[in-house]
Amino acid sequence: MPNIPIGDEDGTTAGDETGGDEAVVLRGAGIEKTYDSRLPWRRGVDVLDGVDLEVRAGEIVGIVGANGSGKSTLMRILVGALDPDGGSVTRSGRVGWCPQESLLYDRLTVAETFDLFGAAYGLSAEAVADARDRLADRLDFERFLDYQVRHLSGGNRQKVNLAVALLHDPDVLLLDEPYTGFDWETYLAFWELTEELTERGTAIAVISHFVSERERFDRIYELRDGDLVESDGESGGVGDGGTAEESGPAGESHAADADGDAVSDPTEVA
Ligand SMILES: Nc1ncnc2c1ncn2[C@@H]1O[C@H](COP(=O)(O)OP(=O)(O)OP(=O)(O)O)[C@@H](O)[C@H]1O
Repeated sequence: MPNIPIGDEDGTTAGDETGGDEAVVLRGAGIEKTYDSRLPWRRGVDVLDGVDLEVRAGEIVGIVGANGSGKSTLMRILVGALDPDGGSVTRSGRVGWCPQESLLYDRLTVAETFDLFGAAYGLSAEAVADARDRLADRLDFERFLDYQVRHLSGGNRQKVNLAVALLHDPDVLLLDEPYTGFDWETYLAFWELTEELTERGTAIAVISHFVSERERFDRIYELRDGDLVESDGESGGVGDGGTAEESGPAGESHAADADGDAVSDPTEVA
């Protein structure tokens, strides 16, 4: 499931406290992670080497770093989908997670997908319908509510992936390149939505590759050589150092479908 419905705590920190600072709703302390090698004669992959991070209510932070630096690994640990080797994670409130790879069920329709996630969150049918329609309007996928997920284009699938992370009005939102494949209008709508959410007190962490997004973040954490450092925005280390991804949500390597959606698979139809 791409979302965690309630607050949780991993590691050694007790309860859902955040260490005395009321505004901190997500805290990672000393997080370590090494992936074991599948081959006995090769070393494991050291990814995170004692990472500390805090996200406060009402702020949006960027998590940046080169490909393979460990951003998704960190986010999966923060949300509780992956166990760290060391350190602790503390969360308070409801958590929403939009992973890089969507975990939607191909044979469900989009509307059924919302019913499923809504039931998992304990929402009433009315609340699900209300939030679904609002999100479908904001992210422009209302005409696909009766489509099976497997028939959606990459961009539309990602809209649904993001929308189910928002369905239960989370207090903490963790987004791993959430706009991959979005058309430009939806990309802008996404940022408008995040502004509204932070104004209402939602804490948001976004993994980003785009240099142009730097100004959208209250703070930027940069992952390098297993360490996470708060970037002053001047180091030039944001993103991958000059890929097509710098320019926008779909980059230049994706084709666009008739609706302007950036599609990653030309055989997909919606
Ligand atoms: N399940 C796994 N088993 C072994 N190694 C893994 C596994 N998952 C990730 N890795 C390795 O861990 C490192 C960090 O991967 P991760 O996906 O967290 O990086 P990332 O910064 O999110 O990359 P990208 O920007 O390309 O999405 C990479 O070297 C990757 O190959």
